[in-house]
Amino acid sequence: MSKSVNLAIIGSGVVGSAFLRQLSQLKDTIKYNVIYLAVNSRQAIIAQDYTPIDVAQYKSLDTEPILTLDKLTTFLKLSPKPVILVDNTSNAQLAEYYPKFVEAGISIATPNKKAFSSDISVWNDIFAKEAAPGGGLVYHEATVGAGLPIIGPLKENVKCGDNIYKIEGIFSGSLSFIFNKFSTTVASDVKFSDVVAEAKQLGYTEPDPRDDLSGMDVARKVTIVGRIAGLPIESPTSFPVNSLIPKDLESVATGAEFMEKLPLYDAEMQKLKDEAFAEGKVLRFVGSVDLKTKKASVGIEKYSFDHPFASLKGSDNVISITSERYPNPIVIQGAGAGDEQTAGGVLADTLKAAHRLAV
Ligand SMILES: NC(=O)C1=CN([C@@H]2O[C@H](COP(=O)(O)OP(=O)(O)OC[C@H]3O[C@@H](n4cnc5c(N)ncnc54)[C@H](OP(=O)(O)O)[C@@H]3O)[C@@H](O)[C@H]2O)C=CC1
Ligand SMILES: N[C@@H](CC=O)C(=O)O
Ligand code: NA
Repeated sequence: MSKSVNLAIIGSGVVGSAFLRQLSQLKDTIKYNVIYLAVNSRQAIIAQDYTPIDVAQYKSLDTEPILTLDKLTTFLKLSPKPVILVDNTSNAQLAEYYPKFVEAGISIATPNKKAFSSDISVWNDIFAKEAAPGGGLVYHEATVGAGLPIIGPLKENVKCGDNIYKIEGIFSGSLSFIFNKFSTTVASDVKFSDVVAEAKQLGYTEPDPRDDLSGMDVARKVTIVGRIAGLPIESPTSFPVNSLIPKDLESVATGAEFMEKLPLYDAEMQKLKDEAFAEGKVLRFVGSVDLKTKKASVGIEKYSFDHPFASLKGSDNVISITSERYPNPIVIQGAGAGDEQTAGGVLADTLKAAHRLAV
């Protein structure tokens, strides 16, 4: 009989639905049995007696109210097989609960940045619980650069004794897409609010696009890579972050209201773009962490037309890692957002955990 693991999957939005489709088509030597699937923040499909859910048919299966996190932990702890919890949400409460899951022996695979980029005490707690006897495994490749291989190789380099000096680049898929279309080497009157709406429609933004435009999503990624590289960054608000959100829109109640009002600020963004263009430059949104000066920053910068960032395409991220072993930096480039790419990264993490756990 083949080895197997049990999966608890939370969320079936942009990334979650692509993950479920990829999982249902997966061919592997291990069997992946889904025993809990929260289709949204209210409803879940819960396996009776741990009999696997037919993931390919999940849209037509009966749902019931989601379990509280305490009840979910108990349900997963009693599972007859090792459990991997796949969190495909951006929910903060769920993320804060990771240390308890991991302590209970439940492994995690997730693109949710919240747990890894909140207060450093949460980060320390998660990895202390992972290292303790009986702790679950923790994989979060898609929290930086979506499916691009950044977290895994960076962790391995650090473990194997390399000293990281600097990590910098374009960390946001949505802001890359937005600025690659909005600010180019050719004069244009493309509206900022239109490209933001397009990025949202393509599934590149966070559930609330203000998380991207505020610079907070990039700050979270910079926090994560900085911590892996050895700088104990306190939180994503502990260093300078240059927000793109107009002052008057900072306090609007919902993401939808924000999107409605954003066109009012198109003229302001057009002015910024025109000023850069007059200098022979484009606007790009970048993040960096310098391990030598122990400084991190996030914000909008101008780059001359012949700089590689000026010819970026689509939602590409470019992340450059300079270290003792790589004085000429390692450069990783490719789509930094997108349903299939991100889901592929989370599925690859699920497989890595499963191949260590399956019985
Ligand atoms: N989109 C992308 O390209 C990338 C996304 N990511 C990350 O992937 C994660 C998911 O993003 P995305 O799929 O775009 O987001 P979506 O908003 O499309 O999907 C989120 C899903 O999670 C559900 N959900 C939220 N809270 C809970 C909860 N407490 N319990 C159960 N379900 C819940 C939502 O349900 P409801 O509708 O009820 O709220 C929804 O189904 C985020 O953390 C994001 O940062 C990372 C890299 C790239
Ligand atoms: N909203 C994020 C999605 C991936 O993390 C981005 O734009 O990069
Ligand atoms: Na990644």
